[in-house]
Amino acid sequence: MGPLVVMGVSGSGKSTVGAALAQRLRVPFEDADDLHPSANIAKMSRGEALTDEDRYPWLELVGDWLAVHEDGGVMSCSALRRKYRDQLRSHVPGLRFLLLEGTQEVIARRQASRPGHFMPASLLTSQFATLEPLAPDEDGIVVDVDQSVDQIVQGYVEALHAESG
Ligand SMILES: Nc1ncnc2c1ncn2[C@@H]1O[C@H](COP(=O)(O)OP(=O)(O)OP(=O)(O)O)[C@@H](O)[C@H]1O
Ligand SMILES: O=C(O)[C@H](O)[C@@H](O)[C@H](O)[C@H](O)CO
Repeated sequence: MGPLVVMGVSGSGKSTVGAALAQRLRVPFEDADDLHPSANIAKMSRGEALTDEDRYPWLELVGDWLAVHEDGGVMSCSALRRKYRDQLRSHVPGLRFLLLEGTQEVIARRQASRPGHFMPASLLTSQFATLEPLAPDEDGIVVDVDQSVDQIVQGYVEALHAESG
């Protein structure tokens, strides 16, 4: 099984679900937040949304990690727009995605109870405006974030088995 990208807006649970899934699947985990150039972190911390130009070099680093882990690995990465996912697929054809989907209300509540993170709550609206859902021709599944992390992980593992089985 190739690598998996856990995607979604900020606060949707990518880091939490990604780490739990990697542990369950016994594969390496990486958080794309840790690959951002410091200028990107500084920009988001100021409450400014990243542009395509800001995201391009960062997505190249994400793609490099995925290519190195072509035999298995989980990456948490917002991958909000179709063209960002196309960029990642250029590193790993057929790359799989797990989209964490939730209402702005639920996600805002979670962000609010997560103090000390660089991402300000004010950027959530722009995150939702930028998000382009997975298209039918993209390899991926969508899960509702309004359930426990264990349920999300279990649901994904069951979907994998159903596919292969
Ligand atoms: N399924 C869940 N149920 C309840 N709380 C959750 C769930 N998933 C994540 N959380 C909590 O919601 C908050 C946001 O989760 P997390 O940091 O994993 O999101 P993220 O998408 O990685 O965010 P960012 O991209 O901004 O780093 C955290 O406090 C986390 O503990
Ligand atoms: O594409 C983006 O706008 C960024 O990746 C953001 O989503 C943050 O890095 C991340 O989610 C931290 O909150």
